[in-house]
Amino acid sequence: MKILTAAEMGAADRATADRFGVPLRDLMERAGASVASFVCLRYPRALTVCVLCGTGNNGGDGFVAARSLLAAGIRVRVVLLGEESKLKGIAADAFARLDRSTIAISLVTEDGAVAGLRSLLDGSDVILDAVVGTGFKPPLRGVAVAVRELLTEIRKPVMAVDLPSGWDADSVEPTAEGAFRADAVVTFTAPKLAHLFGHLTGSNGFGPIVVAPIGSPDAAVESATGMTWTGASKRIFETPRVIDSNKGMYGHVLLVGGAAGKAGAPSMASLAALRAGAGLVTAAVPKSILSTVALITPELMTTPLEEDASGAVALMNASPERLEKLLKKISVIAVGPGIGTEGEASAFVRQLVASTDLPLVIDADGLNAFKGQASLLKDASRGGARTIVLTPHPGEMATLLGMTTKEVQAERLNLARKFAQEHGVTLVLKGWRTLVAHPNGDVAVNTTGNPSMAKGGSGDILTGIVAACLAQEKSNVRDAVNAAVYLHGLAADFAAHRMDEHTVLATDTVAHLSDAFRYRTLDANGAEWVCGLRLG
Ligand SMILES: NC(=O)C1=CN([C@@H]2O[C@H](COP(=O)(O)OP(=O)(O)OC[C@H]3O[C@@H](n4cnc5c(N)ncnc54)[C@H](O)[C@@H]3O)[C@@H](O)[C@H]2O)[C@@H](O)CC1
Ligand SMILES: [K+]
Repeated sequence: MKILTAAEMGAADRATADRFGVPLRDLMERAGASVASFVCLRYPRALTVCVLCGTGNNGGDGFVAARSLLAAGIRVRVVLLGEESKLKGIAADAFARLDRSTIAISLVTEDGAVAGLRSLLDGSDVILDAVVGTGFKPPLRGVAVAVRELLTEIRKPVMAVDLPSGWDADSVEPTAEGAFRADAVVTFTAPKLAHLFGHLTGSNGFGPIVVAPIGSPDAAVESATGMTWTGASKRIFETPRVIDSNKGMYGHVLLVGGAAGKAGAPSMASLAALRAGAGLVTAAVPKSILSTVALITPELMTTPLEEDASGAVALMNASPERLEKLLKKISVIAVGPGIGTEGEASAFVRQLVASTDLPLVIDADGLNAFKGQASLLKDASRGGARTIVLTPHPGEMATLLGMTTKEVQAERLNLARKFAQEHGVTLVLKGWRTLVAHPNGDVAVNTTGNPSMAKGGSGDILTGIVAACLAQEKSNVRDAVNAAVYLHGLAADFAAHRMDEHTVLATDTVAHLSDAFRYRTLDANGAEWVCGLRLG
């Protein structure tokens, strides 16, 4: 699924009309109808809906939604914010088609009249925000501002048509000054940048954002930015496994990590790799912690590594003879969890990365081993010909780049893209809206995950899931990594839903991976839930 800018969305609408012969009026009809369908799905007990409409085409969608809601047996009130004379084209036509004998219409053209809307809004079960959408550039002006303020005092669900009014569709910021509040959003054809980057819905940001198809063919939708959504990749894990499956078909993950006293990280990563579907998982860890790591689950195989004097993985483990033995029949290596930077650990990591052609996932102190030496990763990836996936959090990314974490955060999208392209790697930059930057410059934005994941072990779990997904989908690195990131956050969303977000452990996320694999993003109306947990 492509993510569009506002200009690309306008171009897609025009191409749909000009090249594919679907009139804009039909698109508006389907947009309004899909909003009404979503209201009925999400708020099945709603008896009265108030539709706040602007004078542009976003308002036009609101008029159509009002008509569709009425047809579904719902009492509808329409409020036009602005002069009727400003309505043009298909929006004016949609307004003219409202039957005033069945739909009460209020016109609000000055701030003084806004207070009078309070009782109308209070008396509605759902409020639709169709004031402005993708055609809008901040700031909001006029009565819309007063209505936005009034809505902060009204305790009724607000559903945004296309975009909460006041957001710039092209924003990649998590918050926006001066936008309408929203509990849910229905957008059309494709998400715009703000839908995936913004904290658009609800006080905790977990309300649904759904994308409804309204008849634009894929060929009319073009994105120059190469931005996509991780959730679309999850489909690769939705087809049942072949009936005569054997474990060899799903790969063998070698998890390399740990140090004396650091058994937890490699244990958790190994557990996650097993749970995420790898056929076999072996943990290669310093021998003094081997029996502890093995206890995480009996399905895990283990192999001992020699330790140096500090208890870290010794460099001698990367000798050609030892590596040949260690890597026999392995399909994916994940290196880093718990490995530390003491003693010979970092030298071992660098030697391992340089000495094999196997797909690699590098995390945590595995990444720190390349501090100031990121060019070694470029050599190892051979321009993207070999699969190397890095999973830094912003602090590890900062170390790799020799920058501060703040500098990384301020430019995360561009930095991730540039690093992946220049080094020929797949870069998973973690955080609010984790980014998966691919070697060709495409970037997938992740929309799952929640603050319960801000706890030790989360990163180790992700490493295991990424390795397992790669082991199962060796020839489809892009989808495998996108899907892994999406599934990890989704499992945490299920965990946080069933538990209190404070109490969720990283291993609870592993326990909810089944829910994540079984989850489907399409709802009964055919709308794609790009954000929000669709339950039931
Ligand atoms: N273009 C199309 O073919 C389709 C458009 N659709 C709808 O049309 C919307 C885009 O329509 P438009 O391009 O007409 O733009 P919008 O309706 O998003 O915005 C209205 C215009 O008026 C201005 N405006 C209005 N009130 C304002 C206020 N209070 N303060 C500041 N500016 C204000 C905005 O800047 C913008 O130029 C989409 O969000 C979507 O809802 C859908 O009907 C599907 C088809
Ligand atoms: K809107």
